[in-house]
Amino acid sequence: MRTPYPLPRTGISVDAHAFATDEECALDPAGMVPLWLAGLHWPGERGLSGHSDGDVVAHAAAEALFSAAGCGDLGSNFGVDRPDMAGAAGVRVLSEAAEIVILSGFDPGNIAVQLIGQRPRFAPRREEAERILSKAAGCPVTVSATTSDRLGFTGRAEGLAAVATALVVPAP
Ligand SMILES: Nc1ccn([C@@H]2O[C@H](COP(=O)(O)O)[C@@H](O)[C@H]2O)c(=O)n1
Ligand SMILES: C[C@@]1(CO)OP(=O)(O)OP(=O)(O)OC[C@H]1O
Repeated sequence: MRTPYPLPRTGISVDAHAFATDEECALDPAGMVPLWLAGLHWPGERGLSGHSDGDVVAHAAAEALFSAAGCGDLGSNFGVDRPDMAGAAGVRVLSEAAEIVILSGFDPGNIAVQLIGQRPRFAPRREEAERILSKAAGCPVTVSATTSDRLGFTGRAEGLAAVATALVVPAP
């Protein structure tokens, strides 16, 4: 369905990944699965399970772009059946998502993401994360964080979640 005149379009996404188990960490050459979150490596923090690097912030940002442009979702664009996506970096997922959205006739306007989790403490690295994600997406990406007050799976530190919204505009 088309609007009679071009409108910006909003999108939404939620992503969640469990922290890697002790068994998964034991298999890693470093003895611990590294945490990649919001495009950044977090030394000393336990990583996330997933087919890719499990970067919930980058994934939610990418899928919000797909949602806004009507390009399906993360799974329909980057399925776990794709061997080349095994261990894929979140910034790669986000930059490829932005390319797909542009090819479909939309320009990314902005993306807002909120990380939900007890740790890592995100705020001290917010600007660094926003810089790298904005570069990957080709539009401003802002990231906030909340703990969920120790409630739920994020509160029990079983994993991390992120929710994102995005705005895209029809290319002129
Ligand atoms: N992983 C996190 C979670 C939160 N923050 C910062 O703390 C502030 C207060 O957290 P609440 O759970 O009480 O909302 C929040 O606004 C963030 O600035 C963080 O840095 N990392
Ligand atoms: C990114 C993909 C593909 O490698 O793998 P996961 O790391 O499992 O991440 P998820 O957020 O579940 O999205 C599905 C897949 O598209």
